[in-house]
Amino acid sequence: MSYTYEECKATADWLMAQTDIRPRIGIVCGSGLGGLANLLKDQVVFNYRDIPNFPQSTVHGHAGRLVFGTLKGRPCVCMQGRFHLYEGYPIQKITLPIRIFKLLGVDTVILTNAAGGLNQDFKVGDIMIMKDHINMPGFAGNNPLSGPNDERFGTRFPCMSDAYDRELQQLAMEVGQELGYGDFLREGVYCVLSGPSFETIAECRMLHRLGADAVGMSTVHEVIVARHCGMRVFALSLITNQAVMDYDSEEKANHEEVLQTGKQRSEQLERLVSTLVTRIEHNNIYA
Ligand SMILES: O=P(O)(O)O[C@H]1O[C@H](CO)[C@@H](O)[C@H]1O
Ligand SMILES: Nc1nc2[nH]cnc2c(=O)[nH]1
Repeated sequence: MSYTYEECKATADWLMAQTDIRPRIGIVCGSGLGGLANLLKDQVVFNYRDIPNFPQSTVHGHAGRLVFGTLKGRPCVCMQGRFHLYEGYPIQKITLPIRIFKLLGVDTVILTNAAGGLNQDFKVGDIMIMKDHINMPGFAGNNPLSGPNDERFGTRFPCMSDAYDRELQQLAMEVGQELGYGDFLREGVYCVLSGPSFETIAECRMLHRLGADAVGMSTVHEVIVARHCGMRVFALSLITNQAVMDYDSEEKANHEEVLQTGKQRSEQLERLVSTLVTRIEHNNIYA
């Protein structure tokens, strides 16, 4: 099921009728990383269940609230909870909020996620700046842009070689160094799978050989839709667990560990994002 431009606009107009905040930055919080939304001042909060056309959050660690407010003076909108393919939603429904962001006036999207580390140099607690992605469900025909294309959102065949804004990656690296995060700040390639089962050992080995540094079940669909409609994208993965690559290992991936690592690193991740938001303003990267 696909949403028409008019349906997306109706949801955006409904939201804009209830708040004067006109966000230029849209933030999506990953598993256990919803604390970012609490940094917003002068909040106007909507439960997803009250927003026309919105799906509901079903995953522990995703609160299901859309929070408008200001972050260091910048008007922002923040998804405290995202949607995943494994929740059973059509891929176009998962990414609906990104188009709503666009129609609200957002031009820069910042996404966070929890991910398993495939790169053997990565440690649990590392923050990885996403420089690229591998869209595994897309290889099997599951792309959020499948179906009729509405040119009011974007072109039929959008380019993805520039999906992740290089200036923002550079800026985030600088901000991270200044904050003293150099020891746990990385960059790399994120691979999305549909989940909800975690990977087998053979799958982790394969993904690593294919060039992925981290694996998760989100973000990429949102990035594709954001780029399709011309928004700038910056994304971070928190490495919440090491992917199991060795048959002698006793490690077992589990969602509790994912949420636990999120708690341990949330303060630094929040500071990195909020400082980045301030620098976007200072550097006047905005059009
Ligand atoms: O990508 P986010 O939403 O951070 O969540 C990640 O954490 C969950 C698994 O623990 C999966 O949903 C995976 O995608
Ligand atoms: N697919 C996947 N998603 C995750 N989210 C957090 N950790 C993981 C992981 O190891 N694999």
